[in-house]
Amino acid sequence: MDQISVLGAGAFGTALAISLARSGKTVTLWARSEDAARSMQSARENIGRLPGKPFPASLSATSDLTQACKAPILLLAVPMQQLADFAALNKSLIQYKSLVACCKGIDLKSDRGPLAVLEDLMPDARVAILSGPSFAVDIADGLPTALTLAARDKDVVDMLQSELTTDTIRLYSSLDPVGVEFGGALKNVIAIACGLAMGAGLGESARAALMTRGFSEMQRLAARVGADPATLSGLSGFGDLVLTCTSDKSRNFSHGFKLGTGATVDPNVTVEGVATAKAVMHLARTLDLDMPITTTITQILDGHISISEAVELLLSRPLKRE
Ligand SMILES: NC(=O)C1=CN([C@@H]2O[C@H](COP(=O)(O)OP(=O)(O)OC[C@H]3O[C@@H](n4cnc5c(N)ncnc54)[C@H](O)[C@@H]3O)[C@@H](O)[C@H]2O)C=CC1
Ligand SMILES: O=C(CO)COP(=O)(O)O
Repeated sequence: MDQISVLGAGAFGTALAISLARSGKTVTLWARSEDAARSMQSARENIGRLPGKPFPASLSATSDLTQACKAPILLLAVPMQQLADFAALNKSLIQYKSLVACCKGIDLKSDRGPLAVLEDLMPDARVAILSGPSFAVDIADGLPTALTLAARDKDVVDMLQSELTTDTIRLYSSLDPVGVEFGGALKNVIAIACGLAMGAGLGESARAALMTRGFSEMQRLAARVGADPATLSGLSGFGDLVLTCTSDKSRNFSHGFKLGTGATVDPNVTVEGVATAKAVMHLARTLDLDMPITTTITQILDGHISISEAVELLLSRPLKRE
């Protein structure tokens, strides 16, 4: 199977398409905008989302979804809150394909992760999730990257692992898609928290505390929704938490950082952790789980409390065992 299509021509979809094409696959990158597809085809780069990263010859861009969906493997790289509508709208084109969700987050309408959203809509589809520490620019630059690919079905994950591994992306397989999707989603909330702390000048010790106690929240919630807690210690969990909480290349970290300094944020930037924090709050309430960092971040993002009030709240919690 040498043909793969990537649906969604943002930074991540474009980077994956470049890496796969560079490794010998014939790749179609689908953009919903005709102008964007035409511009990518003629400029041989995605000037809007990933400038300066040239397309290999075997990568073509199109806005024709029917044509893109002829490939047997489809990577879905639209943002999390768009995934359910996108999949429902285009179900007839995608339902009999191997689908790989590439987004990170929890759907606000259903409190479900990307793989579960696809499974709900298409119970018979072969679905997988790709997640882990990787910035689109690093992938496009051909820097070495390790990611986790997860599905419930061993045959599906084995086939996709071999089809999607590239010269620079090393894929580990997992049969715990719930752990992988929750690891990738929850780390973004903690990255916003770390950005806020660093922007507000709370210091690196505070960031380390937020990462560690945030990781504990991630593990608790993931376990309650059926994940193997060990999965959270892997690339799509601990690995991505480290990357996203410590790099200003991360949009989630930068979003928090800007809020921490009092700067304004650009509403057009994809910051998955904002909606995911709200979805996590619904889940935590439903499951009666204590998630103090996520709760506090949601209150700050909603403008209900200031950062100094948040610090006071977190430090005055009853003392407990680690
Ligand atoms: N940028 C990165 O370094 C990484 C991103 N991701 C994940 O990939 C997902 C996508 O992120 P990016 O590509 O970075 O975002 P982006 O903001 O660069 O691009 C999003 C793209 O999705 C398109 N889009 C939005 N709604 C759509 C719809 N209904 N139908 C079709 N296309 C639609 C937009 O036109 C845009 O091209 C996110 O969940 C993110 O967490 C994962 C790993 C790395
Ligand atoms: O998921 C990512 C890195 O693994 C990208 O992080 P941001 O969405 O915060 O930029």
